[in-house]
Amino acid sequence: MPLPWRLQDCRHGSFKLLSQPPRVPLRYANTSRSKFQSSATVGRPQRWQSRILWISVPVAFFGCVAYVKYRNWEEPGLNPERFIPFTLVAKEAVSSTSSVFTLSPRWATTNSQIYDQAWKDGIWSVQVKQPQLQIARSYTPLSPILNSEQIIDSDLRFLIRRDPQGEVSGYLHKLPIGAEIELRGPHLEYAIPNDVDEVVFLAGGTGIAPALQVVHRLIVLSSSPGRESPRIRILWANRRREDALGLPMNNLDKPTEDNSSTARPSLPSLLARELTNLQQDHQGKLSFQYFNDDQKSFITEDVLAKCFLDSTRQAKKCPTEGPAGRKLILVSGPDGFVKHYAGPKVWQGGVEHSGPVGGILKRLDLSGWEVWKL
Ligand SMILES: Cc1cc2nc3c(=O)[nH]c(=O)nc-3n(C[C@H](O)[C@H](O)[C@H](O)COP(=O)(O)OP(=O)(O)OC[C@H]3O[C@@H](n4cnc5c(N)ncnc54)[C@H](O)[C@@H]3O)c2cc1C
Repeated sequence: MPLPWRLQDCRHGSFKLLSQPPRVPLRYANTSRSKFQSSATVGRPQRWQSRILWISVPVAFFGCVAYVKYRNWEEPGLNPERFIPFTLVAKEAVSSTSSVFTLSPRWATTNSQIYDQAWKDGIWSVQVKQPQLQIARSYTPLSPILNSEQIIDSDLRFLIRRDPQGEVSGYLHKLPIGAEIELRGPHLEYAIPNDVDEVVFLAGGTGIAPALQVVHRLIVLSSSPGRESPRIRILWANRRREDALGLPMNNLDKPTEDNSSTARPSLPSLLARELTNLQQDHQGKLSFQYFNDDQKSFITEDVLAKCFLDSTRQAKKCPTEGPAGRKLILVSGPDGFVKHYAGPKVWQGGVEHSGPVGGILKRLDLSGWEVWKL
C-alpha cells in the first residue's frame, strides 16, 4: 500500500512533505522491496549477531588486559616523589601525648621490597600530608614487629607526639580509625655503614624511633655477613616518666611526687613490651637507659663520660675479631636536645646538615667516635 506522504531532500538542505511517493516503475519497485525484505528480516540479523560476537570477544579481552595494566600503574607502592594513600587502621595511646599509629596501604600493593631496601639502607622517614593546609611533616617508621600476626608487612607504624599547637601532629591525633592518610617516601636520613662495632644513641622523646631503626638494621637484620653484631647503647630521655611507655625504669629511677597512677600507664604498651623483648633477646649487645626530667634524672656529662669509659673497658675486655669497625654516636630529638648534646645542626644550600660537633660531646674526649645529628 503506498504511503500517504514522504520526505524528499530539497536543494537547500531542507526537507518537504510529499503527498505521493516518487514515481518508480512497479517492476523495480517490487523487485527492490522483495530483496530488501528477504535480507533485512531473515539473513542480516544473524550476520550482525555473529559479527558483534566476533568483535566483542577481543574487545572484552583487550579491555581486561588494559584494566589490569592500568590498575598496576595506578597502584604503585610508597613513592618518594608523590603522596600515596594509606588507611589509619589502629591508634594506641602510649602516653597522654603520644600514640602509635598503624597505617595500611589503601591499594592492595605490596610495599615489602621498598621497605626492605629502606631498612637495609639506614635511618629513614616518610612525609605525612595535612590535606587542608597542604603541608607535610616527616615521621620515622617503627621497626616491624617480628613474628607478630597482628602486623602485616605492608603496614607502617609511627610513634607520634601530639604537639599542642602542632598543625600536622594535632591533625593526625584527631583522625578516626579508617581515615585516609597520604604518605610520601622513603627518605634516607642517614646511611648506616656496614662496618660498625659500636653505637651510642642519645634519643630525646620520639627520637627513640630512629634508635629502634638502628637496632633493627644492625642487630635484627645483622650488620654484614661474617661480622659480629655491634654493641648498641640507647640513652632515652623524656620530659615525663609516662612518656617512657610504661617501661620499668633502670637504676636511675627515683621516687617523685609525680609518681601518681595517672602519670604511669597501668599496662605497658605494645611498644614497651617490644623494647623489653628486644633487650632480653639481645642481652650483652643491646642496652637501654631511661631518663626523665620530671624525676630529675638527666643524661649528664658524667653519665656520658661513664658510658664511654665503660665502652672502652668493654672493648678491651672483649675485643672484636678482624679489623676495628666504626664507633658512632647518633643524636636524635627536638632541636634543643640535639643542640645541648652535640651542637646545632646547620643549614647549607637549603638542606639541613649535621654540622660540627658542639655541646657536651665536644667537651668529652671522644677520639675515635663519629658524631651524627639526626
Ligand atoms: C626526619 C624527621 C623524623 C621525624 N620523626 C618523628 C616521629 O617519628 N614522631 C614524631 O612525633 N615527630 C617526628 N618528627 C617531628 C615532626 O616532623 C614534626 O616536626 C612534629 O610532629 C611537629 O609538627 P607539627 O606540624 O605538629 O607542628 P608545627 O605546626 O610544625 O609546630 C611545631 C611547634 O612550633 C610552634 N610554631 C609553629 N609555628 C610557629 C611560629 N610561626 N612561631 C612560633 N612558634 C611556632 C608550634 O607552636 C609548635 O609548638 C620528625 C622530624 C624529622 C625532621
